[in-house]
Amino acid sequence: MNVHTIDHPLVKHKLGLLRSGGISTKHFRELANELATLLTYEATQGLELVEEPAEGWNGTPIRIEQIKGKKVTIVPILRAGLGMLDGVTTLLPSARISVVGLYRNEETLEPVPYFEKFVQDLDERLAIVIDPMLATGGSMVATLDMLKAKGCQRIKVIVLVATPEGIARVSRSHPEIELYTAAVDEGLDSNGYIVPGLGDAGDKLFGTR
Ligand SMILES: O=P(O)(O)OC[C@H]1O[C@H](OP(=O)(O)OP(=O)(O)O)[C@H](O)[C@@H]1O
Ligand SMILES: O=c1cc[nH]c(=O)[nH]1
Ligand SMILES: [Mg+2]
Repeated sequence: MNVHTIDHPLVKHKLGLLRSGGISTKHFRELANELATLLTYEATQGLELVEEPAEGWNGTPIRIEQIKGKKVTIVPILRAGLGMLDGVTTLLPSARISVVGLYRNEETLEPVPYFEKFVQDLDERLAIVIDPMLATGGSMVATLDMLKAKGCQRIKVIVLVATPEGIARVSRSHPEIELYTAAVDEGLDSNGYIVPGLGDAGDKLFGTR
């Protein structure tokens, strides 16, 4: 798997603030969305363009470049992925949204699926999966399995923090995936939380701590 760790100063600065203990829900939400926008800019770097005819400001015919084809579906993994959605749609305001609901069983750390709703024509779209945390990788592998079962062929993943363990697990099952992350952290603690990490991103975004 190709891992793009975005080391832009704005990303590092905002991620540093996001890690701070005692951060408010409001600030966590703002920073998660701002980071999502910055990572989306990087993840969309390779999108294919086509030239189209248009009329310029003075009525002259001109050629403009536009993103090609059926474009993109954004795939937030519930709940925490919703905390990045506004940040992604800031740059991709017309993208269709597919939703996957998964939670991690706190004992086994395995993902438990509870919802899915995909847009049409998945085989013609680039899917951008969003979730703040790639911990054991179980939730991401389950999501990628679901997308591929529906015919999706092109998938990118944006997370805020990843672990070496999670990257290894996704790489084993889905080696062709392009992953964009603000950081690759040290690893997992004995409860499966990322260290240094962010804590429970879903709880912080939804105020359920
Ligand atoms: O890589 P994994 O070990 O699978 O862990 C990562 C998953 O855990 C978190 O979700 P959680 O299960 O806490 O659900 P929530 O978003 O509803 O809080 C996170 O948002 C990921 O989806
Ligand atoms: O550190 C972690 C691991 C899984 N899910 C989270 O929200 N945080
Ligand atoms: Mg959670």
